[in-house]
Amino acid sequence: MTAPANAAPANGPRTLYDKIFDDHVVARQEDGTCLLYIDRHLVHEVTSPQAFEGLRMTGRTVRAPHKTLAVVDHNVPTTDRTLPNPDPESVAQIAALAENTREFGVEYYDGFDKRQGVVHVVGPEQGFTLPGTTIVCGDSHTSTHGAFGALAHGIGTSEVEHVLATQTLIQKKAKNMRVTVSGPLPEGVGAKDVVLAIIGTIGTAGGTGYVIEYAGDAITSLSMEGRMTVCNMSIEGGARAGLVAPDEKAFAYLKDRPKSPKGADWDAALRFWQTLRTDAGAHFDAEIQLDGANLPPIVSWGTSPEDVISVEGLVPDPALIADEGKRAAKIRALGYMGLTAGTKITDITLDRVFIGSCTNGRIEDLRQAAAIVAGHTVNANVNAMVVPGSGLVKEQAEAEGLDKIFLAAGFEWREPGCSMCLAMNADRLAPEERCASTSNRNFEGRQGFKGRTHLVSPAMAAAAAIAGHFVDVRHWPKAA
Ligand SMILES: CC(C)[C@H](C(=O)O)[C@@H](O)C(=O)O
Ligand code: SF4
Repeated sequence: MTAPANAAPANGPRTLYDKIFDDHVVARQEDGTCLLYIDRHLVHEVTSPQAFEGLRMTGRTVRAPHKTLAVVDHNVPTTDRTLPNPDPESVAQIAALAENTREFGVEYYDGFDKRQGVVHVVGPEQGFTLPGTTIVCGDSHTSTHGAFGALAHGIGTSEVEHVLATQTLIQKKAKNMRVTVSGPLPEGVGAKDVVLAIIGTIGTAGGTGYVIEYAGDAITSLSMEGRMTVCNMSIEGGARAGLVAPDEKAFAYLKDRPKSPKGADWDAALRFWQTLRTDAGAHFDAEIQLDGANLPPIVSWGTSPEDVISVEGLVPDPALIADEGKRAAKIRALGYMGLTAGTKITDITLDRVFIGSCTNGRIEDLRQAAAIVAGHTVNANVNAMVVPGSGLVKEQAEAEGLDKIFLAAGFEWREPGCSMCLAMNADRLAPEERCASTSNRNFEGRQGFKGRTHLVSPAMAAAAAIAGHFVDVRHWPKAA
């Protein structure tokens, strides 16, 4: 008989997830329910107001303020922030975070701090995200931090309150899944294509009940930015978290970050981090293999991140789907997207292009987009914007002259934040506007009421902005 996934640690070979989970168990009940110690808590303005209010009402404090870091991201305007914010709701939410962090002694990056940005860009950038740690945030894309070999996942607002008060979280152990992607990836194909292809393969429920470890040379050859892109979208594949074993690239990324360990602490940390890998022979409850070497650039065509197809493909015909419920859902998706089955993906024209978000708003994403854009002009029918993931990404991009490339081509160059990833601020699609977006969700209304989102890589979004329709970046600029 095999032990249940939530069993107490065995002496045999363990996965990376098993190791981090076991290391953080404070108490374990017979039914497998555990109390986990939480090393790092990231906080943003949307899911924290009630949690702080809960503390206030019960006279409790934040147990470990120095393990808590707050930043404003979802609601902030990406235009000049010295101007009045016309949205009273976001003004109130931003003011509440400022007040709560002041009252409870939590470090806070406000909209005028250059360290401000999307919470999942900020954590790693500051060295707050470290290998082997447990990291939570009241935000589903907390899985991003798994790129450093951390166990990182989103929690709800009542759990935010629980973590603030106790620095622990009630959890049951998930099952282990390994997704192995072979390489090398072709030129023009990157992390976003990999993760969209994975979700297309396993489906949005494929990872339910699992923590995914990403492996294979296509994964290890990715930069830390690329690994973050992959881990970021684990949640869109239904998984509780996603992680990659930390290696020299992860350590080099973290060296000398403001909150990384220093001196002898760094040396000790490094020795521990080097043990953070799955033991040979460790058991995975599910194994998925993907051939990265033949992967094309991927475009989503529907209203779920599993609705993906090669840029060389055609909009699929839902009439061919045997399952009635699924067929109905995909017919609805095509209707919402205003697409006809059989249309060539490269014939789909765009109104808007959004380059940014915690999926693809990092410096490497902007470099990839800028490399495509350089010397070209945004199509006259397209409104395109670049929103750096943080103030530090923006500063770095400007030091490299990337802003000049984007501005010269006709892109807007904005202040950091979640922006048009979701319609919680002034950046949004008008009804029926069609957008090539580097974000992670294409749900109905995600980027604005009746807005139509196609998920793509930064290179694909940039090329679409120039051409006015999707193009295969493997042949850029010939195909434009
Ligand atoms: C607003 C927040 C709770 C939400 C999330 O949890 O992911 C947002 O970041 C998103 O991407 O939809
Ligand atoms: S950028 Fe998008 S996905 Fe990421 S935290 Fe913000 S709203 Fe969520």
